[in-house]
Amino acid sequence: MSALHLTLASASPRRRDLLARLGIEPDAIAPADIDETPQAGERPRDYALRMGREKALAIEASGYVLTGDTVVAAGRRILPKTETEDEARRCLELLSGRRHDVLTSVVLRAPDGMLRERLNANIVRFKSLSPREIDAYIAGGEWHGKAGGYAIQGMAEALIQWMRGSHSGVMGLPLYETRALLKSAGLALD
Ligand SMILES: Cc1cn([C@H]2C[C@H](O)[C@@H](COP(=O)(O)OP(=O)(O)OP(=O)(O)O)O2)c(=O)[nH]c1=O
Repeated sequence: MSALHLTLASASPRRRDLLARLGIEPDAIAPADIDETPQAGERPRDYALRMGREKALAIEASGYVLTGDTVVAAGRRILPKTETEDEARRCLELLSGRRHDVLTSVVLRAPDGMLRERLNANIVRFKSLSPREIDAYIAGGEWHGKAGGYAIQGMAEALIQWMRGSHSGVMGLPLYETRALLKSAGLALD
């Protein structure tokens, strides 16, 4: 892969670690700085794909560029990457005892500029969360900057009754779809 030169357009250490599970070490890591405001009425899956595309196009790099975007949605409502305790609490109260969607796009920009994309769709169901459970989770701080106010790779998984999809997808880089995308571009992954 290194002869092909791959840039991971992401600030997320999780995406780097998940990519390593495919045996891929990017040649460069370049976080994409884009406006992440959803458009009025934008569907969550369209938003996840648009964000992935915009990240892929935002950075200057020769070679291949790989990136993705993770969106947590309750119905058509896109939840924020929570920056305050109040915001995280509101998200957890909303997610408590019901299922929600976690949509992760993966986008590959080829050296000729062509974009390939995949969408990984997951359904996650939290148990009914008691006020004490929400307080404890908020106190742990893992919600900070996370879409929907939680991170499955931490304590939150103990509050998740079930999920359908892939753990790597909810974390930010679905291994199945990423491998398929890289293979469809003719990149060898053995
Ligand atoms: C639902 C969920 C979200 N998240 C987080 C990761 C991100 O902070 C956020 C999704 O935002 P993203 O924009 O997809 O990723 P990012 O901001 O970490 O990095 P970059 O844009 O540079 O690639 O949600 C988890 O870590 N685990 C989870 O289980």
